[in-house]
Amino acid sequence: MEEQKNKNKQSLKKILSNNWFIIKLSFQTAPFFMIYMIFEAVKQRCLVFLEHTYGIKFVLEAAEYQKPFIVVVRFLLIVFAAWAISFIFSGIYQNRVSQKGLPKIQKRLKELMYERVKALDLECYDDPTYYNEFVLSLSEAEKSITRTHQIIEAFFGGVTTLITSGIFFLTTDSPSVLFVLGSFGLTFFFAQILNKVNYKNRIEKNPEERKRTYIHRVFYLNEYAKEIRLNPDMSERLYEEFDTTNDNLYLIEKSYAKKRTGLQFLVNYVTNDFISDVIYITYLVYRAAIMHAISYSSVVVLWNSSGSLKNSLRNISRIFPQISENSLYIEKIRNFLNYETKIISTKNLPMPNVPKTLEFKNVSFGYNKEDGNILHNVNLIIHPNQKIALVGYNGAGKTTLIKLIMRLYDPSEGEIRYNGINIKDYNVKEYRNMIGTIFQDFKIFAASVSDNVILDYMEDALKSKREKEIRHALTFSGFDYKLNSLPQGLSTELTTEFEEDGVDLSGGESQKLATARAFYKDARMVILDEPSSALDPIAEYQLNETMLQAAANKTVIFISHRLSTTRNADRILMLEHGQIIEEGTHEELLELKNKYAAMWKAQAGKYVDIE
Ligand SMILES: Nc1ncnc2c1ncn2[C@@H]1O[C@H](COP(=O)(O)OP(=O)(O)OP(=O)(O)O)[C@@H](O)[C@H]1O
Repeated sequence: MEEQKNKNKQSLKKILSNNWFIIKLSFQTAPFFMIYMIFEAVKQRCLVFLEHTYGIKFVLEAAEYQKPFIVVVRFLLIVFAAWAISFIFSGIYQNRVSQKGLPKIQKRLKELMYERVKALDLECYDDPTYYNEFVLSLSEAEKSITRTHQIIEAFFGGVTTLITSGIFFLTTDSPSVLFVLGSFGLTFFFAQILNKVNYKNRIEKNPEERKRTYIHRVFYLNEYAKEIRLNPDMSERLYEEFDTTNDNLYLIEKSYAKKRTGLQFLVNYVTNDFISDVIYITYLVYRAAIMHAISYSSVVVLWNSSGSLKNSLRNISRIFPQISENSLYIEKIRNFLNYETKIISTKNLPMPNVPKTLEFKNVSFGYNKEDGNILHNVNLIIHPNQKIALVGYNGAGKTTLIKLIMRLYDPSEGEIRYNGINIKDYNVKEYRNMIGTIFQDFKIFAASVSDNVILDYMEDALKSKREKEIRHALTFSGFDYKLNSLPQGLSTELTTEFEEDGVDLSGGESQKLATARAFYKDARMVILDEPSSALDPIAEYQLNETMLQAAANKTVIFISHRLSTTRNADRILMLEHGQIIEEGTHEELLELKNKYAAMWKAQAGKYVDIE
């Protein structure tokens, strides 16, 4: 907690610079909206002063000095006209300016953040602390903008009232200012403490709320629906988890209850209503009735305008805690935006024009220090156009190895070399572009069939020019049969996220579609992580045949648990506990009569049993 407290301590410079970040972004993105917003705040407060303070004084004095009634009527008509014009401006602001301006700023910040998300190293997703902050900063982005704008409005509105009412107070009864200032100082002090408590409470609740959101998602998301129905014990466990989460949230709230109530009492009553209402009215009546220092008209006007002055001071007093709290969230957004990608190119070398050898030189790798290394001292040479199969039991490190080839992570020790050069020295984008990868957990996007193959933004005209290549890729991956049955062919929208009549593909169909991406991308190296796990045996056989044909001039690395699909590979690498324990052709490995042979026997036995 102490650590959290220190983390929450920010210098004034930091607070201002964080808030300034959003203010600057807002002015740069929608300057007219921002200026209009300030104009609205100032205009509103001027009119309130005109009616509620100056107006009452005018009417009371007119009665006191027996001015003609028409003078009062004329004044009221002017006030009415001013409000009418003001409403026209407010209407324009609300219906035209604000509706365009605010979303524009929100969109700009989200765009900046999405750009960063793309550059985020995968290890950030593995680190729960970073992931927590990352989720919080994304969810806080829009709220931070709204909060900053509310603060700007409160500031300009407050200052306007302060100037207008302040002058009025000083010229009518200057000691009155002390009451208002006393209330201001105390409210400022306690409100700051209250805001810190509220922030701490939110941070503490964050992990529990994340759990609750996860459970909520599991119960409504399509992708969990089958599992939940088929595994009632799992839903029971989730119910229990849900109960515990709710209990924990209740306990957190409870632990803050006394402190919060006490502070709210101080902020909302003692420092405000009690001082400025109870004590101040007694003072005014004393000044008028006993000391005859001010008239009863002044008592009424001062009393009335003390309300608006008190409110503006209260709002101003809340600005500092508000910008401090806002700064804590903006700080997370800025940290996230300033995240320095670790997977970068050291020398930015261009890729060679022709396929070259890929080599692992004493490569070790671990996702984190606690779990230790997953890959241990791997040495491996893959020659151009070789077909390499990676096999091994679950958790052996096969996917991890291909993530290193893709440069999604860098080795903890050793080097991966392409053409004898450390892959870190190549331009990252160009290097990754050389490889077409389909992971086990590929995703089908809510987009058309062709967009799902291209995976790039492309004008419709260019897309139709590429139609032949797209169809080719889909034929190679065995999706052509399904494509022919789709009413709108390549333009068919997939998933029902955006289109009500979007098509949901089966697991095998999705896998074929995803595999087409690798065929479409003119990649020099194709990496397939279990490309046939969801396919039926005939589709699997066809995919293997076509893959070998289509990728004759490419290096192919594929992971498969079905050894029947890997037997034609030029080389099979068997991994166990992060090490290559056997290596050779299918026949050579059978000869060895070791782990691969045992695995093959076990699988072949199954086929025989089935037959
Ligand atoms: N992001 C991650 N953070 C921490 N550990 C991870 C991460 N991804 C994988 N691991 C761990 O690394 C080990 C190797 O995982 P990997 O996915 O490489 O195995 P695999 O051989 O591909 O397994 P499978 O055949 O089940 O797909 C496993 O113990 C896994 O729990």
